Amino acid sequence: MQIEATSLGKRFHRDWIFRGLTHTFQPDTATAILGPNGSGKSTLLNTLSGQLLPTEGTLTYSYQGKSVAVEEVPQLLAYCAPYLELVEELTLTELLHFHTRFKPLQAGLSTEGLIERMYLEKSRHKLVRDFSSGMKQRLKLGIALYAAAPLLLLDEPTTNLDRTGVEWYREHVRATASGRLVLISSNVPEEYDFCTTQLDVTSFARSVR
Ligand SMILES: Nc1ncnc2c1ncn2[C@@H]1O[C@H](COP(=O)(O)OP(=O)(O)OP(=O)(O)O)[C@@H](O)[C@H]1O
Repeated sequence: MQIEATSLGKRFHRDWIFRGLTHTFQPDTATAILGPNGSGKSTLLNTLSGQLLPTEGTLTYSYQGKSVAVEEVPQLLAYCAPYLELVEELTLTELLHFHTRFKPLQAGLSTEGLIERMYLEKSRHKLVRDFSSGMKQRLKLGIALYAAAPLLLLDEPTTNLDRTGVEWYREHVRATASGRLVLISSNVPEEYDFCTTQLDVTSFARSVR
């Protein structure tokens, strides 16, 4: 998957969050989107993925040499973010069966295999609402990292993870990044230190109205 942004700008009300961003996100690369709290990292991630409309500029998408319409991007992306919610009324097994009906896992990986990779075997039949916050985060990451999706978006991926969880993330993000376009919004180097490119959202900030 490739995303080409040209003179991209996003404004909320009178405030430009970023402006004049021209950058090509190449296939099979990982980019860290950096900046302090409130600088616009999540806004940029959501704009690049077509979930927010840019105020100005253009975005073009392509996958395997063919152009992709913005409406088709959701089928090609996997997303993990603190503001995305899980269906908490389901057990882990039920949730994975439900979720993978519209967002399949990578070829050869079963829902049971994913449960093992997430080390959540003992919680197979537990309601997701009874998971700890770290278990929920590991689940959100697992279904994004192991989705059959060429675009992987991770917003603050180690939120709520303890040291073991962070090491788990680091191992599995590296294992699943190859061949995809990976974008990580972060302030924590251990979340993105494997990324080949860094983009500081504040370098595209504009206070002009
Ligand atoms: N829907 C919205 N309407 C108005 N303003 C918004 C909206 N979404 C975000 N903002 C504003 O845009 C700015 C950037 O927010 P954003 O969440 O993108 O920052 P961030 O860098 O991801 O922050 P953090 O590191 O705290 O998660 C903030 O000032 C925020 O209040």
